[in-house]
Amino acid sequence: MTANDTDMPKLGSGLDAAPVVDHIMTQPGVQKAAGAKLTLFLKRGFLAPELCATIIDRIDAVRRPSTIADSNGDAAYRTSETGDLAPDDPAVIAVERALAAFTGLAPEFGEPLQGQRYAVGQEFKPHTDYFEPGNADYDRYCSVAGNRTWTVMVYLNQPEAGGATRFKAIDRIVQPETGKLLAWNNRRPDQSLNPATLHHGMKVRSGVKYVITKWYRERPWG
Ligand SMILES: O=C(O)CCC(=O)C(=O)O
Ligand SMILES: [Fe+2]
Repeated sequence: MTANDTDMPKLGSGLDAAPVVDHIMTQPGVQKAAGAKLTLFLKRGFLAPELCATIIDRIDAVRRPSTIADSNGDAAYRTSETGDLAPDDPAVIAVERALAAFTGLAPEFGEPLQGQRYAVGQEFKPHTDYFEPGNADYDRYCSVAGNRTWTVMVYLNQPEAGGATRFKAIDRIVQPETGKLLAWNNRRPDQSLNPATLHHGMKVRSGVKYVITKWYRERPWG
């Protein structure tokens, strides 16, 4: 069994967001954040704690300092560690299947699943997940698969303090909680890039924070 099984809903890249929004709204226990500027969904308890713990072990096995694509020269911008997760790992396949079933997005449009680990004092300063057209590296990151469409993130644990994700445009601060999912459209309904998706992975104040992130593209990845 793989994440590409034919029993999955296939709503493509999510650039056409309306069917994805409709599909996510049918998921039990999903919440839509208030505010028209940004389409953001939350679901508590999306992943079971046991699966979260397994993925944390996998991240710890491969983690390295995070990099940043549109670098602005501020070395403190993203201070976490990143781990690329092996696509053939059964635990990773289980997560991929759950994400595909939840969003309806076609797995081939997704980048490989990534894990992040933040120790005390580490953060990912306010940023958007899409690439800025016109930046020096835009072609390098976007010429094949296009820009990002949707972001799906899951908190794998709950640090003792700090580590919330802040969406300033809608005045919303999401607290990390084991297994809680966040999914948002990086585009407006007309498909233009949405600056209101600006978000800040705030500093961990006590404990450690782990998340996984899945980014989707306009065209198939790889
Ligand atoms: O860790 C967070 O709260 C945010 C992570 C994030 O924004 C990202 O990895 O793009
Ligand atoms: Fe982000």
